[in-house]
Amino acid sequence: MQQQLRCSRVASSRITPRTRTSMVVMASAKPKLQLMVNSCTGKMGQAVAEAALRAGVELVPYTLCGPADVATNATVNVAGHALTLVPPSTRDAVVEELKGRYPHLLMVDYTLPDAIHSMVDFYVKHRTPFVMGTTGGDRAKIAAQVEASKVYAVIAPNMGKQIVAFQATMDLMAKSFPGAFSGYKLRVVESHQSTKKDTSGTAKAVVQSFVELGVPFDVSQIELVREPKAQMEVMKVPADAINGHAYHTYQLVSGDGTVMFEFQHNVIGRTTYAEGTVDAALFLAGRIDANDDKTLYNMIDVLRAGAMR
Ligand SMILES: NC(=O)C1=CN([C@@H]2O[C@H](COP(=O)(O)OP(=O)(O)OC[C@H]3O[C@@H](n4cnc5c(N)ncnc54)[C@H](OP(=O)(O)O)[C@@H]3O)[C@@H](O)[C@H]2O)C=CC1
Ligand SMILES: O=C(O)C1=N[C@H](C(=O)O)C[C@H](O)C1
Repeated sequence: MQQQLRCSRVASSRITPRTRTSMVVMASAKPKLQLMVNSCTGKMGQAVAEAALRAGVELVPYTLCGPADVATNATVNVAGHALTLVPPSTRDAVVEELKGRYPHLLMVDYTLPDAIHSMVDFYVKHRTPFVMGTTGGDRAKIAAQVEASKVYAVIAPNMGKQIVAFQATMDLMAKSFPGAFSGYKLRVVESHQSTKKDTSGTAKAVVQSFVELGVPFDVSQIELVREPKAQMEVMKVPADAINGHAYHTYQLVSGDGTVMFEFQHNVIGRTTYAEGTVDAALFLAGRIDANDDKTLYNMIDVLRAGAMR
């Protein structure tokens, strides 16, 4: 929004045919979007709903939740907005009704690795476009299922703009110089809040590039740090970030031990992922408006489209 305002100010002070065109593009670029953020009782759901409100996106006042007992009309509060909790037992009927009330409905999913396949089945069954940041599951199977369904979706294990750029860079290096690191040994260490049960989906995705660069490595070799003591003492995570952080280190050492590369991305909190998720939702709504033939995207597509703030 700030970017749009700034853009139109510049355009009005120096209008050339070129800037006039960009003004038109910007003006018509606001996609139709009614965003339903699921799992708002969870950490990412809550952060994304807050980021959507900050961005001026219309937030649908419902959120899917887990199977625990939920009183009828129970709500969760997001920045003063009450969202009605929808448990699995009623979600089919509720979503069909919401599709009628919100013609530009798009959902965000940050549930849990255990639930990911049932959530994908749900979005495909109801044909609701979705942005999925949830990790885990059989990623290839999910991609094939969503692609075949032609339901619009952005699916990615990391939505932080600069981390997505790092992933894209590693992928580019692997495609440009396959085998460039053959003979090197890889060590991957990731630290997250102790409630995170699975191995980082980001680390798993980045490892794929290192494998293409010639380093044999299985994702089961990724080292997980979940103990607060080790997080503070070894990983140097600040004490107030123990309940919300994502520290990743990828270290490559040459066979003779004389050369070492280290890549690191350390995130405190969840704002970067939440902001990126809103970018992904706006991007996807734009693709739907354009009736794009391509329906399945990842965050590298969103970044390449220049759609991340
Ligand atoms: N792509 C990215 O950039 C990022 C991805 N993540 C990933 O997001 C996921 C969630 O992380 P986080 O928010 O920390 O987890 P939380 O444990 O805080 O939240 C999980 C949420 O999932 C809900 N849930 C569980 N089962 C179901 C179900 N069957 N149907 C609907 N909702 C369900 C829970 O609802 P209830 O309270 O009712 O049980 C809860 O709201 C993880 O996979 C994590 O790795 C995290 C950060 C960034
Ligand atoms: O659960 C988290 O917190 C995160 N999950 C994602 C992952 O598994 O890679 C992204 C980030 O690391 C935070």
